[in-house]
Amino acid sequence: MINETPQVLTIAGTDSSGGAGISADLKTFAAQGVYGANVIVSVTAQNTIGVQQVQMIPANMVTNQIESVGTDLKIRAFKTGMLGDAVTVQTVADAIKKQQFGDFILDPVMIAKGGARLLAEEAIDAVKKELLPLATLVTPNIPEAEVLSGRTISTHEDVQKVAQTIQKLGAKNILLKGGHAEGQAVYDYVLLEDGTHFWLKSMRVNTVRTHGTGDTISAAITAQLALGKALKTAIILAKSYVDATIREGISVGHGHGPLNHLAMVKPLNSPEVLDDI
Ligand SMILES: Nc1ncnc2c1ncn2[C@@H]1O[C@H](COP(=O)(O)OP(=O)(O)OP(=O)(O)O)[C@@H](O)[C@H]1O
Ligand SMILES: Cc1ncc(COP(=O)(O)O)c(N)n1
Repeated sequence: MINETPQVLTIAGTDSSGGAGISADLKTFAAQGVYGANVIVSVTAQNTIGVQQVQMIPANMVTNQIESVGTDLKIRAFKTGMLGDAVTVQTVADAIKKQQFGDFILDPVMIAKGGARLLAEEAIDAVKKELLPLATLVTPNIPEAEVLSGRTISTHEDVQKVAQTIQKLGAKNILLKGGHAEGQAVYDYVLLEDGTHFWLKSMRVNTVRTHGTGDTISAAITAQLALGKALKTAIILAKSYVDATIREGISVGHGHGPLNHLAMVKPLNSPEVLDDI
């Protein structure tokens, strides 16, 4: 008898160039040593330069994919990525409530690196009302956190206030990613359910090859939770991994190139964990 393999699920969109969305999630799951299932809610014609077309998958097909996974696999943790529109957000919320998929990591993907909209404006309320309260952890980048909270971010104090505002909307734990800020260091901020917080500080890699970083860190957290790690540990390990995937970059495409999902995590990649900055 072999022990049951840890299984996780991503519910997201595809990226034809293989760098973001479902592709990034599945590569991350494999690199982290868990088995990944995938429910596709949208297909994008996309490359490292931009998004050329988006085709949403019909709601009943999204529901059926989730039910197919749920009736057979033992999902220990799952994440959502690009959800596209309000109907899909509602469909996913209704379907996951009927399942026991374990911890839910909500990556509230809104705009692609190249500027394309990946979540309709009218779907933002549905994300806030239907998905935020279900999530174990929500992982907005700075622009997404501003949209969710209705506040702007320019200082580290703003980051903390915005995370508190998002927590008041019903999110239990928040990882506010700092990749979009400026400076030689990148600061990610974590606010936990029990009110404690910490910062993850790492040196910024001077590169445009950052396509799919958000997908990758949320997928790595999902994998680590499925492997039994506590949330704080899972976030720190995932941050070390995404840092390695950027630092040991590969050369693909002409724009925001994809990450090296086979990068090995070295002690150098560990972020500094700070109570305050
Ligand atoms: N140039 C960089 N050097 C080092 N770390 C980075 C860099 N850019 C992003 N990161 C890290 O990658 C993770 C994702 O951050 P980011 O704020 O870019 O999310 P995102 O915008 O959702 O990503 P994406 O939209 O590319 O999927 C964070 O942990 C962040 O600190
Ligand atoms: C299908 C899909 N999902 C997510 C992203 C976000 O990734 P990025 O912000 O790096 O473009 C994307 N571009 N495409």
